Amino acid sequence: MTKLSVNINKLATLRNSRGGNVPNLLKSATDIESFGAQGITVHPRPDERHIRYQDAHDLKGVVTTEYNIEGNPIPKFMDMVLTIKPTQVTLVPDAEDAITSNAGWNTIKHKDFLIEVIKTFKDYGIRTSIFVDPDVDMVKGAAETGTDRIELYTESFAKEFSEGKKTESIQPFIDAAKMANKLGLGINAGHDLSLDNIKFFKEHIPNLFEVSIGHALICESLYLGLENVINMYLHRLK
Ligand SMILES: CC(=O)[C@@H](O)[C@H](O)COP(=O)(O)O
Ligand SMILES: NCC(=O)COP(=O)(O)O
Repeated sequence: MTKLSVNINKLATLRNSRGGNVPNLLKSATDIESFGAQGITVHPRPDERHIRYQDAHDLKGVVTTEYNIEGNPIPKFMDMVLTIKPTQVTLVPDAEDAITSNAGWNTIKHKDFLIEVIKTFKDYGIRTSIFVDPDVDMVKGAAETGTDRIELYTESFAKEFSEGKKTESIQPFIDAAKMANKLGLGINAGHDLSLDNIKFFKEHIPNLFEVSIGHALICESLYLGLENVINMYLHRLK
């Protein structure tokens, strides 16, 4: 079975747009867990445009499933994660001004830095994962850092899949996953996974431990919930 960790960044975006506390992130996380999700993911960014550092702290008190915090291990981020001690930290090499994550680590170039960061988190008992492109050499490099897992960056898969290039879309991920399995790395995946592509991805990736899904899942939830909510308003307006 592959675990579903729901990324709630988008709920924070919606909350921040009005300045209040609707939707309430803590309640949403609890509800998402009660609906069956096996994890909650957040990806606080330095400008705190969606998840704030304080949210990440507060969520620790309510998340009862797997708590995964993603981000670039700059000192402020590392201090936060070491204080919170989530189940898992996922290291993502974001530029400060990136709209969203747009690349995996170069695990060869940044090997020494990653070894040090991974050791620090593991000494605190936090499981580690490194965000990587579906590239066999990057997977090999990740294994040399001592990380527990990798997270395969699935944007290229999602894009090609949506263009109908199914075989091309999945092949690099199969190769990367086979290498990860051979080297004893756990495999997570995320970015632009959706109801359209998740089944195909899951069926082709051996030993997929966990997927984290946010953007599409929240958009799909809005859309699939619209009919229900409109009818509830109409009912109250009779
Ligand atoms: C690592 C990854 O792919 C996700 O965490 C994604 O970057 C979500 O971040 P945003 O919600 O800021 O787009
Ligand atoms: N790690 C990926 C993630 O948390 C969610 O990415 P997305 O579904 O918002 O693209």
